[in-house]
Amino acid sequence: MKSLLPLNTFHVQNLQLIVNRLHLLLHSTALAFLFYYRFCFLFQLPQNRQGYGLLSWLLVFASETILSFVWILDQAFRWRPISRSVFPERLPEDHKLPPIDVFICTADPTKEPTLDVMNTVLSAMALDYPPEKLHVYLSDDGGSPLTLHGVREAWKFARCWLPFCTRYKIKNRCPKAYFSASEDHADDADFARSSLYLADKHKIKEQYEGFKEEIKAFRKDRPFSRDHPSVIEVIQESITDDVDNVKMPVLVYVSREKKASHPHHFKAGALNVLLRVSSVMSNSPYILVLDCDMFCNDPTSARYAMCFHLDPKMSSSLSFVQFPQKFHNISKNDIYDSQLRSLFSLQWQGMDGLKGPVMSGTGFYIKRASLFGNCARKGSDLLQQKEQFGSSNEFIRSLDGNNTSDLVSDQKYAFLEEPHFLASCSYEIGTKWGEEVGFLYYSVVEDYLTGFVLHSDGWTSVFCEPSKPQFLGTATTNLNDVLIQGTRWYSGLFENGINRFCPLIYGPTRMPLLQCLCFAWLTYFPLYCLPLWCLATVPQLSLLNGIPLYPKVSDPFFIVFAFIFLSALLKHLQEVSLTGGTLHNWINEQRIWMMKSVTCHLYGCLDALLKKFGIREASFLPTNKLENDEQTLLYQMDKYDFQASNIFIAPMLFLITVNIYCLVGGVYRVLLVGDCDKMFIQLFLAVFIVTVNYPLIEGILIRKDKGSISKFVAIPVILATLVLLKIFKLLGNV
Ligand SMILES: O=c1ccn([C@@H]2O[C@H](COP(=O)(O)OP(=O)(O)O[C@H]3O[C@H](CO)[C@@H](O)[C@H](O)[C@H]3O)[C@@H](O)[C@H]2O)c(=O)[nH]1
Ligand SMILES: [Mn+2]
Repeated sequence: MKSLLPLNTFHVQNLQLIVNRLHLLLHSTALAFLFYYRFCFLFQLPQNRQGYGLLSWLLVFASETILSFVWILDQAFRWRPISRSVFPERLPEDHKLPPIDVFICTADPTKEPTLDVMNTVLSAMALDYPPEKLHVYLSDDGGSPLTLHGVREAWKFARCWLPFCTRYKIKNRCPKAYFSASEDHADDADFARSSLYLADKHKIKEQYEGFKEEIKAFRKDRPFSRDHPSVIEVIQESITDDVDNVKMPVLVYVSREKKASHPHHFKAGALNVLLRVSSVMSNSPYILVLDCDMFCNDPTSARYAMCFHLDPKMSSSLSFVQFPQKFHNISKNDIYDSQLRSLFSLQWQGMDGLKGPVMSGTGFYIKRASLFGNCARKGSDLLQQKEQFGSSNEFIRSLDGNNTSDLVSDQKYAFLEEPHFLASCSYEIGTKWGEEVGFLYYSVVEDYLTGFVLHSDGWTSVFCEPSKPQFLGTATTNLNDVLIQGTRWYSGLFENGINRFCPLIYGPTRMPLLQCLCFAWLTYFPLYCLPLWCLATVPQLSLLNGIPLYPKVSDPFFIVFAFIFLSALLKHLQEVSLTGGTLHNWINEQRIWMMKSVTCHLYGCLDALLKKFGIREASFLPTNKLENDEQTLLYQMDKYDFQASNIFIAPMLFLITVNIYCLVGGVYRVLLVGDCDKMFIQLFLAVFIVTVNYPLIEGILIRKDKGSISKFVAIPVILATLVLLKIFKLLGNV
């Protein structure tokens, strides 16, 4: 009877659906009135428009148009949100489960501490899945001896760690997280009182300390380089005193060959090498991809994912099961919205109700065959296949999925040439790797693009969000890192809106319209930089010069503007509270949205444009995963860390100065002239911006700590802004 019960179910979030659609109706009606108002004005006789600055007016209207465009795209996520449940106890017996390969990527041991990377490796090896069906591959783009040493040591430690986890059914199988959890951790409650357990725990803790020391003591590392040969090692060691006779997953270290003269395509390139190397080793039909800092926080994810992949109703079109990215270092008020709350909860649930969420780089179980797209069709001739996949016969033979070699008993691949050939940097030349095969290279957000093209080819995905996070990563928690990472993401996303994969052109014939709008939102929301820059300057400068851009308070259309403003804010508040956020989170998200929009959204868009015209090269600066105590403390105390690069701080200072100056000047003028009615919205806008960005003012004037804004930056920027404003005022009077 077991097999007749469904492995998973879903339900539409009906209440949320109604709220969303009602809001959609009201808000879009209001927007229609706004456009009506603007058009009427535009088609008025020129003499009636006198006293209104046409250019400023057009800029504000353009901003409203862009904001509305992005808003409309965003509504697709809200059309049909769903939630899913899984029943892993209904899965077939262990020996019938399909094998899984785990891919973990690391690039630079100075930014990605080896011990943490190894913790991720260990947590993946300890997944609750038959160990003989689990193969863990670590890609080391740095080609670092330290990482190789770390993997060998991790394997040794795993020989005790894995049996310990299974014996006591430990739920938290990332050693670092397990040992740092408080003593009364519920995980081991059943055993907590047993003295045997406590003794074992003590012993394993000592072994972990030893393992840590081994990594710390290693001093042979060389500086990060872009030139190194391929190194592939199947980590094995014969230890005989093994009490539990525990089976171990295979662990493979892969450092692909790199040459400065060959593009290596960052993470996508690394994943493609793993795809090839693993295909001649274990060739598992499913692959779990993890970033080096995303440890498995709960060992059940593999079985959860199989509840979808093995569901006969969905499996034929299902490409991947995406788990949300969650982070272990988020503070209560999360001042930088480091958890990307809206994305990884609401928006992915929304896409799940359509054709499935976007691939999010890490924490997804993907069907290997889907990455070879239509190219892997059986029966196509060898020559053609070599043009697609490169010249390895063994790789091409692996495509039909039958040649899994048993790695453990058969060590041949540890010494043979094929994996090295597949990991060489010239292998892909003249093939379709990165263009049609594997993870795609056209963008630094390889995850978004690969997912988009999979969806375009008719594949689907599902979003699996159990209440206990299955994976936990390290979020960026200081302003500089947040903005650098944002610049890379938004550049990568926006470039997909202006290349041949533009969702609004490439998508509509290939996927349902709503799904297409979701992808379009993801590529175009960096455009927020335009309206936010504009609305933080133009209305304020016009206020200073007494030029109205909005309806008077007594005008009925005033209500339209007020409604749109309030409805947007309240809907956001409703969503924050729906996902368990507080009033604080709401304000913080508004603030960081403004800060990001005027900095990294702008730089991201510019970067994408420069890349498009060949002026800049693509780059991928891995984010820092080192904990800096001072910075962490500031984040935990909800204090912005303004010790960020000047290119981020200067625009923010510029805008806050403009707003304060124009507000003061505007109030003075309004008092003098008495036209508050006409200028109300502009006054309000300046007040709103200054209030929301109060921490900037605090950072300049009040704070004295490490994270405050340096006077050497603040004074020149503020002075330059004041000079510009003076010039502007003089010009305005001409
Ligand atoms: O040349 C490179 C650069 C990066 N990485 C690895 O890629 C992963 C992600 O890099 P990270 O610096 O952590 O970037 P994030 O911005 O935090 O990553 C997010 O955004 C990326 C796309 O920009 C996705 O690939 C990631 O999965 C997603 O978590 C890490 O494991 C890196 O080691 C490589 O293997 N090779
Ligand atoms: Mn990361």
